[in-house]
Amino acid sequence: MKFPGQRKSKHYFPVESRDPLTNELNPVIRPKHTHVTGIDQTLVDIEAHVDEAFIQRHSLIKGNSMLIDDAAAHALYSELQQHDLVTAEFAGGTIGNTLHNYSTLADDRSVMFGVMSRNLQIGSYAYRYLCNTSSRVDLNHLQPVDGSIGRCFTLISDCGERTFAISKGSMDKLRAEFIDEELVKSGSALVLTAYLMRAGGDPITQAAMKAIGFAKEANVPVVLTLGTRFLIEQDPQFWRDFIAEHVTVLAMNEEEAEALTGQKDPLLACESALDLCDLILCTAGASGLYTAGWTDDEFKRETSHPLLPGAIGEFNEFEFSRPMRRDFCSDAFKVYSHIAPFMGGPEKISNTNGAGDGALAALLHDMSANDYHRLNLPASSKHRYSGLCYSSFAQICKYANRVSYEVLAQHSPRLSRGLPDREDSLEEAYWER
Ligand SMILES: Nc1ncnc2c1ncn2[C@@H]1O[C@H](COP(=O)(O)OP(=O)(O)O)[C@@H](O)[C@H]1O
Ligand SMILES: Nc1nc2c(ncn2[C@@H]2O[C@H](COP(=O)(O)O)[C@@H](O)[C@H]2O)c(=O)[nH]1
Repeated sequence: MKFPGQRKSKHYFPVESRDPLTNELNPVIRPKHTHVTGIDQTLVDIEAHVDEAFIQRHSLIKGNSMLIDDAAAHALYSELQQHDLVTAEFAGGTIGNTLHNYSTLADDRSVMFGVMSRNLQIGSYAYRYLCNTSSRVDLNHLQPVDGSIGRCFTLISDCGERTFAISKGSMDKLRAEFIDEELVKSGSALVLTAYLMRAGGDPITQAAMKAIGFAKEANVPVVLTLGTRFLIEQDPQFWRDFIAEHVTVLAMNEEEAEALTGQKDPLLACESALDLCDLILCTAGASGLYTAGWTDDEFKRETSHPLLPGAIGEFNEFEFSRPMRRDFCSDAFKVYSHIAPFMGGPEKISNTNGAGDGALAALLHDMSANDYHRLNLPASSKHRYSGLCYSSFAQICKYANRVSYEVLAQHSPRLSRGLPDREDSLEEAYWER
């Protein structure tokens, strides 16, 4: 397990080669490991740059992720091929991306539940999916299916906005018996997407509910990412009830936050959604991102950053606190933090595909790092109280923001490598602030 983000001091984690002077006092030689689990619709992203007329011609809605039938997929793909518009094809799926990025950042194990074509042809989409997934993502529990995996036509407009058209294939055929109870229960988190709930009677929805049941039995945090505002605004009350009943950590962008709560201001949306769950990551495009959650009055820590104005005045006052589950606090109160994009964002953003998934991978890393530390150093003062994360709200903002920048700079939703160990720009100071 790598350390989540960067700090200026050493010896954060229990590692094999430690200070010889203290080794006798702390004879932990082999660290115990943690993992996270996730469920996804196995998808490849087929990326193409198109104009508005293309989006309209194929009855799509800009910015949305829509399911299309075989005839529509055929017409769309034929037009892309005819005009040679496909620019890239890579493994996708919002949870697949998140698990891949988690494993790349943490240099540690994640387990993905989903489907995979039983008979693989070299060069096929299924083959590409496997080739483009980190070897740290454990794919041994995938369910074999006779059909193909899904295709996600990722259509990039001139403004960089992405529109998804999904041709399902067999991506929703995952059955509940392929969810490994022991793996879910021993994980540091179970991560899911709202897209799993729109399978129209296919079994992946039931598989997800089964996994949620296992996670809740073992007190494993359930992490939900909302996917697209169009899905949430169809029935916001369903989603509010779903989150209140099942979800520990909620990830969303500011549009999804508005669809869920009716609040346009991300801070007010977070304040409202905190009544449903324990911790929130809310990305806000060019405005950066927010974390919001609960902490116990006894363990709160004041920020040394300037206090920020906003819809909630001086909202970042206690951003140096660590997030806790609301039920574990005896005197719980809400904490918020915000950060502007790292270095103002990359010079040129050709598309924002996967920036939110990248931020969520960083948060998951911080959560599993906390478990890892607790497993290996249970007597550490860090575990005097039960935190949901290793770091403070403010540090998580920094790390998530830094990872989003890397995804944007790479033009691909999946990181090809972890963050640099040393920042070679002026912004090394970023981690010190
Ligand atoms: N135009 C932009 N300029 C600078 N940073 C950006 C821009 N768009 C996104 N980001 C960064 O990427 C993060 C996630 O982006 P966002 O578009 O909100 O996610 P999503 O893909 O879930 O909609 C933001 O919090 C920010 O750090
Ligand atoms: N599992 C699903 N993933 C989907 C679906 N529609 C799109 N996507 C994936 O989202 C990422 C990008 O996410 P972003 O919101 O952070 O930009 C992309 O790689 C797509 O594959 C879906 O219906 N199900």
